Amino acid sequence: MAMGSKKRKRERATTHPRNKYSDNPPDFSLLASKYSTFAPYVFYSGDGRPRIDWTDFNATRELTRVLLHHDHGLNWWIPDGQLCPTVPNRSNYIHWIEDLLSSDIIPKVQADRNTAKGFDIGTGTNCIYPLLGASLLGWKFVGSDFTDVALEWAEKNVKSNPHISELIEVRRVNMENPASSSEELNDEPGKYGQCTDADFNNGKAVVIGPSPPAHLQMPSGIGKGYGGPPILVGVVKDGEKFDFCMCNPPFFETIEEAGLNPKTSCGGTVQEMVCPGGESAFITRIIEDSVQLRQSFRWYTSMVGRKANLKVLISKLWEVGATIVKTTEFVQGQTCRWGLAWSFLPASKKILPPHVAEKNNMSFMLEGLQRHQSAFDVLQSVESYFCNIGASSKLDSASFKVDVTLSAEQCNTILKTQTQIGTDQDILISANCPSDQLNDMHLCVSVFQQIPGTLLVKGLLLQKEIPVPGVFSVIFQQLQEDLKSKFSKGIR
Ligand SMILES: C[S@@+](CC[C@H](N)C(=O)[O-])C[C@H]1O[C@@H](n2cnc3c(N)ncnc32)[C@H](O)[C@@H]1O
Repeated sequence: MAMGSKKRKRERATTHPRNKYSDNPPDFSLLASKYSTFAPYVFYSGDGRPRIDWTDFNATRELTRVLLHHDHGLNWWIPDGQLCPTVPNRSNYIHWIEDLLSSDIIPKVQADRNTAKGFDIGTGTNCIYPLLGASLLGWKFVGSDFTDVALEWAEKNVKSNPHISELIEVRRVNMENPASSSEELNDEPGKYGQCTDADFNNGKAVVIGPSPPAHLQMPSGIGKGYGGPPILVGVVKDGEKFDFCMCNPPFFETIEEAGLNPKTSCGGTVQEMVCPGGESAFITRIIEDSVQLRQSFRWYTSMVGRKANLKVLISKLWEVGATIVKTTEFVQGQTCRWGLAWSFLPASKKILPPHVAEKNNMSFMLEGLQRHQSAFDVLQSVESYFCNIGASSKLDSASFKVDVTLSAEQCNTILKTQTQIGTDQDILISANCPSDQLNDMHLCVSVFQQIPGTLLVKGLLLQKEIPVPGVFSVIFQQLQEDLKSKFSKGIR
């Protein structure tokens, strides 16, 4: 088995149920026995489990190659250093889109087509989403990119798979047509700032020219600075219709911010990982383009790397008149990403706003950690926070979580000491509850690395029956206050 059983259990809980790997994670021994090129990368640790060195790019690339071949019948390769996708993780996004397409929240696929058609923004050298979508579900795709290396290799990857090559078009984004952010800007391409080819290819795109007028600028400081190649407007052809677009955007503003995860090596060049303004600028531009293209796509979707950006982008979507906004969460190891989807089609179902439903999971970002403070220190603080109020609290270092059991009396103590409620979480109760209405409560708190210095802390109520509405929210918010006072001094 490739992973520890606890870690596997947690990933399984967050892996899409139709994902091939949700019940059968990759079996390195089996793959090594079938693929002699993979065998040299597999070694056996003290507990007898087969492993690979995740910090070795050649090992992760060979794993992706053999998984795509063994499980999906695909031939695939990428040059050294290019972003190497993990197949189980990328499959989750495909299955989430499959759910969106089959849901009846908005009208189903247009009657004139029986094959779904998607647009993969930034398909990369790996062309992973079109390859998976076409081979798993028979979807048609346009995969766009602007770098020569991405276009050349995406094309090679498509041609190496003749059984699906008819389904996939690799489309060059024309760099001479700089992106514009609104109809007004679109009237005069480049009027309010453009980026030169050379600048962008160095990963240092600079916006030149005057800034757009205030009414065209994004609120909350997001979206500023994207001066890169066009994304949808100018790339989608007149009259083209798609069921969805998807995007794994360049998440970072600088290569330093991208950092290098010392535990894995998945490659990734500046052009793949970085864009001016980071992911918020990139996705904001997709939102702006969607306002222009509106019903040319049934669903617009993108991956989002930071929860703080997700919140701002959701507000933006309501502001621009999206009829539906949906989110999901993708977890892989210690990495947590979100899926954001929206549409301008009239909703065929009434959707309750999320705060109407009782929450059984909550999360917050813990920012501003010092170099010497690790995720493990935060977990120890969580454990001692609950121990100090007499709860049973157990740190599980293998899966980076703390399991907590609080008695009814302890829940009540927390409620009594509650001083302040109602930040950005939905708090449903504000008063102290009589003890006889409370039950024991079981919850688990996990932490995930976001970027250096920032962690995501998640709480999950482990029982189906929620003892008293809102108690969990209050308890989790108190934990948030406690951790922020210890680790995020000066950041509120
Ligand atoms: C993070 S990589 C994602 C690659 C691949 N889709 C994956 O999931 O591994 C982002 C890709 O977007 C491309 N890109 C950046 N700006 C773009 C734009 N305006 N239009 C199309 N592709 C773009 C980059 O060249 C890069 O290949």
